[in-house]
Amino acid sequence: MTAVVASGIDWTAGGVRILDGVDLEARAGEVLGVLGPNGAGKTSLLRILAGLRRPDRGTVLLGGQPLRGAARRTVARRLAIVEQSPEVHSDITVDETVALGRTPYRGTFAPLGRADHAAIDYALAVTGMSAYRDRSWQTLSGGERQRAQLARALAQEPETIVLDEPTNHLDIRYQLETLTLLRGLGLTVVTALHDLNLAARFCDRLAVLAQGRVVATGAPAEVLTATLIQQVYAVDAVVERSAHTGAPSATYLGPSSRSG
Ligand SMILES: Nc1ncnc2c1ncn2[C@@H]1O[C@H](COP(=O)(O)OP(=O)(O)OP(=O)(O)O)[C@@H](O)[C@H]1O
Repeated sequence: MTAVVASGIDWTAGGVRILDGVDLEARAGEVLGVLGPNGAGKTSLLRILAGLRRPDRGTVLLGGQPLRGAARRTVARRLAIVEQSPEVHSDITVDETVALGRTPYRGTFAPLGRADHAAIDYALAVTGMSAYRDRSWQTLSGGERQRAQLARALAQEPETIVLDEPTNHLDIRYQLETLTLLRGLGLTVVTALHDLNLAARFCDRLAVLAQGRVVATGAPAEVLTATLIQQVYAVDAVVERSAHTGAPSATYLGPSSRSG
């Protein structure tokens, strides 16, 4: 079964067409990387996939059901999003932040139940955040905030998780741990990534956005080519298959003289 299918998505903001006829498909259980330069429309698309923004045209199906018209709570039990700079009330603790992930399962004033505590403990443990549970959000580093947000999303026990640059602010060890964790969850993962080599290594398939359009989709070895990097990023690169990981790996030579 296909988990998330976006078809013919248009979105305009400030009189500018930001997304233009975008088709995107994430199959159940796969990790789909969404790549593209700054301003290509990745965040806009992810917010539409998560139902946080309505497209002007086009549809999003989640497990075959249209997102439009679905109850927020129903969607939140199936899909969680980790945004780049989420607004968090600065007085709350990590524990309370992660507990927000349980909102779709609870009555408004109901106390946390056994299943809630188990989900929160699990989410804190797998993200390496158990030792931070009593810390105030305000005192966290950028990387710790990123991991706490991932824990909040995992506590939501979704089938699909949508992430906007989840490795932002993370040191290389946590980048590798986070992507390894995402791969191992068995969930459908749609993630924006800037690091092409990490994307090629950890994603089953890649979709590349440029100026609001999908310009390439496929397996990393099909998508990550020197020609694509030149055309989309205006950067000269050499792409080789890594002898160590087997994934395509780009070495950037410099900004291209033929600007894109
Ligand atoms: N509400 C808005 N009003 C006007 N323009 C917007 C709005 N939201 C996004 N944009 C513009 O749409 C374009 C795409 O933005 P978006 O954040 O989706 O790109 P992105 O690919 O995620 O970029 P980045 O890699 O820099 O995070 C940008 O030019 C941005 O300025």
